[in-house]
Amino acid sequence: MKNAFRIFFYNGWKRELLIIGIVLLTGAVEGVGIASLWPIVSLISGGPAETSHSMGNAIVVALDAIRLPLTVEVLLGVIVVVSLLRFALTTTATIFIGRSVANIATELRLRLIKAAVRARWSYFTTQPNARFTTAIGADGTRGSAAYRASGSVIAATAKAMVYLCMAFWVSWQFFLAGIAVAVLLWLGVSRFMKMARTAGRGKTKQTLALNKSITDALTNIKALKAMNRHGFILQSFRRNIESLRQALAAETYSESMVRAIQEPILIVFMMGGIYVQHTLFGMSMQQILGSILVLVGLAGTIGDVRGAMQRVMVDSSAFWSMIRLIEETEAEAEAVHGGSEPRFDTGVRLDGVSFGYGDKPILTDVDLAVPPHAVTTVIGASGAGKTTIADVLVGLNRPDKGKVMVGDVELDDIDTIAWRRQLGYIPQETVLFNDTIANNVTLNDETISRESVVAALKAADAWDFVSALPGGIDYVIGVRGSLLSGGQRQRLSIARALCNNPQFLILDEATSALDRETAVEIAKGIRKLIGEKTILAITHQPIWVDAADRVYEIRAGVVKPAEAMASPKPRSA
Ligand SMILES: Nc1ncnc2c1ncn2[C@@H]1O[C@H](COP(=O)(O)OP(=O)(O)OP(=O)(O)O)[C@@H](O)[C@H]1O
Repeated sequence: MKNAFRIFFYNGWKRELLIIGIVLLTGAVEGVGIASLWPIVSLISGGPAETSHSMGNAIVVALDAIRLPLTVEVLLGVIVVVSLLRFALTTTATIFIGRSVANIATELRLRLIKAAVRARWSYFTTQPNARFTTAIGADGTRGSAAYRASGSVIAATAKAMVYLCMAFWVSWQFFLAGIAVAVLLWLGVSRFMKMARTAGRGKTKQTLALNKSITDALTNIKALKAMNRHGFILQSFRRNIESLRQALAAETYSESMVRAIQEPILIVFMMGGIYVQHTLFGMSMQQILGSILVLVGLAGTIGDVRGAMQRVMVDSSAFWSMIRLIEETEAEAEAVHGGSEPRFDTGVRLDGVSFGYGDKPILTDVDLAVPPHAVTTVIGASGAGKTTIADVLVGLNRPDKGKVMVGDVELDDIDTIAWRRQLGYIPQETVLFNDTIANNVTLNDETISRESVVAALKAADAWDFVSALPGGIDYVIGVRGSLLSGGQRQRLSIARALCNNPQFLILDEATSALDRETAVEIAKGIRKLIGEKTILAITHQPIWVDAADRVYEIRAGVVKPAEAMASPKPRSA
């Protein structure tokens, strides 16, 4: 119950309280309908409208006060009006609940997407993508189902309270009988409730595990197929799917049992109630009928509470899993510093920068200057820390010690958004979308014209192959660009970095997948841009040493001008 409250009021309380108010009113209106039955039964059996029953008499008094005649027709009319009113109230509550359910699903998804966009980059290096896709997809849908079920739990509980009040109005013995029905129904299904909760948790865990495996497998499908290793993956899928099957079976079983168990309990109580009222208390059939109606209504609403509670048990783990991920991702928000505009007049520098991943030092006291309008190249062995230098310059990693200077201003004092808008960054791994060439180059930035796309493709030496494709820049390049060659993908990545006319261009092994001639052409093309741009190339390739105005080498975390290192200059290819 506490869980249902926490979920229902998670996003606010105003609309939620209104819904509960409407449900309480619906219960009261239902009570008027039930109370009207007493005088009707009395009139039909030839007696007066006034009954020995206080609930029935309340209707008689109310009708008298508004000067309506106490006839069967009027009383039947009251019941019709009451059910219309009940219909109107139920519809209103349903509309409110529907809107709240849609709102919560949308708000949580948007909150997660916003948090993910704002999170610092290093957070994603430890997070499987499937955590986000599962949260946005399955958990979002199940979370909103949990919210809806929580609303039903609270609404049905409120209605059960109204019925208990009615039971008390009938008699205190009857009230106690009502409580006994509630307790029995509660206890009768508690085992299945626990089963529902375990099944729900299993479903949440296994859905995520399955999504993780399938995402990883599909990302690596080429290598898996080429070496015939997909058999192992199938095995692990089978285990996940079997666990998911067991969770789903337990969920369905518990759901059916929660429903089924109500009926025998209710029948036993109704029959027992009729017997006790008739034989021990000598109540008339009219009184017995009225009491039974209240009891049936009470048992029905308690059944509704348990049914909805069962759904909360099944789906709440998905709701809380999504909330946990949102809060965790929000806590990882990237610190956005400063408001100064970046200026490149005196280039970009690392001043005494040290950086490590955890306890592992990567850069030690690094001084490195990237002068304006020149090509600076950083070379070094694999794993030496070249990409780490680029990540520190971009601000994806913050130095543990020392400063990143953009012109004369520290990077921490510069508007991060403005800084990154000035960057053209070609990462080592080309990441392309299953979309058109144009959208891959512009990254869906509609302010970039088609002419600029073509110009960027030409500068990246990609226009020849793009113009030969069906549809040209509107050609869809397949999943992760799989319809293109590795070198073609790399050239699109270069065009992407060039198309928004960046001031500072960072190339991280940008031409590693290209043949020497093409790479040389691109290096020459990029050198032509130095009149307007500052360029940093990180590479194993000697062509970038040849194209550079300044070369640094990194070794064991220490960065020095290449000629100062006691190693031979890399041989030109
Ligand atoms: N996110 C990370 N968390 C922990 N360690 C990392 C992370 N990224 C890189 N490393 C480690 O930091 C070291 C430097 O990595 P970096 O990518 O900067 O090397 P690199 O010189 O660019 O190598 P390569 O030429 O092979 O691309 C490596 O030992 C790598 O294992």
